[in-house]
Amino acid sequence: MKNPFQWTGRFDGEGKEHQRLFQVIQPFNSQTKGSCLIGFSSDEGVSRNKGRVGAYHAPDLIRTQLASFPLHHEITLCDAGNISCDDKNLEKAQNNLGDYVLKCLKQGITPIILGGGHEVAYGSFQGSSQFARENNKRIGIINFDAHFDLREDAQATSGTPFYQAYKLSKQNHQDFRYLCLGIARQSNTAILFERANKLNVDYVMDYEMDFSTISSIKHKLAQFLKEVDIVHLSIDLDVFPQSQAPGVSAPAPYGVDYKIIFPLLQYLFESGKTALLEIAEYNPLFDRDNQTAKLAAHIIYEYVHGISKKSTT
Ligand SMILES: N=CN[C@@H](CCC(=O)O)C(=O)O
Ligand SMILES: [Mn+2]
Ligand SMILES: [Mn+2]
Repeated sequence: MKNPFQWTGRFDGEGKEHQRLFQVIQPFNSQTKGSCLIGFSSDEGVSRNKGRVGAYHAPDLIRTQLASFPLHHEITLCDAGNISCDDKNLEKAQNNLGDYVLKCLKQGITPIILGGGHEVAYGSFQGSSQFARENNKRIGIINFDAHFDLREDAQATSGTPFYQAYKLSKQNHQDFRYLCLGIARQSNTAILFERANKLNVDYVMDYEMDFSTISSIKHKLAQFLKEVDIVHLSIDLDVFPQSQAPGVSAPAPYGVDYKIIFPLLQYLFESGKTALLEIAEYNPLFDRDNQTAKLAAHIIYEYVHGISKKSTT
């Protein structure tokens, strides 16, 4: 972990009524509870996947947007800093992230991971799946994404994390449960649909997600939640339309509106089963007026509030 982010923002006063997130966030320590930000500064996986690099710089820019959001009740949030992939050794960075995630989960902390390209997911899954294994819990991945990210490749990329998760699960005799929401037909080749079907991956297409289908999708989530004890929740920002999330490597011409996805996220947050949240693929080089970073920060803000509400009632 290096170069701790300097948390700062608009200061209106010390009282609780003025409080903003930057005023309460703490550095990580072994006594910490609540949730913990872990940055994963990497776009090595995007580069290997022939995408548009830039996600390396994402974690601190998402933090910048988060810093001045006001608090409406007490939250317990810490910041562990960034794990960086500086030497193109993505596998090492992913292992480090897995170790950190496992450490947090064992300490009763919810990791909130700021990618990085979607290669972040294989790092975090190494930790979350080990935690599930050690505690005899059933784990399931829910991924909001235009892509399956089930590519088979000789090396890890931003397009392979969930196939790697499948292989790791198989190796460890763990069930592989994967639900993907927001799949775009034009962004996935036929072999990826075939592989998804072969691996019993459940998915919802982008065009199937609108206001009229929210309750049936919630029903699908409820079924999935019944079959798992903990959810590894991944959000690839390219699931949103390019107009809402231009700052990604592979923007979506159609995409799923944030107003459709948000109630689904809230449903998952309120289930109490979301053990880990990660946000992937933010690329500031293509953002417009920080709107994609702000969207990412908003999801985290709502998650943190949800968790704290649960623990204080
Ligand atoms: N994480 C991104 N995965 C996508 C990228 C597609 C693209 O760059 O166009 C994938 O590999 O399919
Ligand atoms: Mn994607
Ligand atoms: Mn992805």
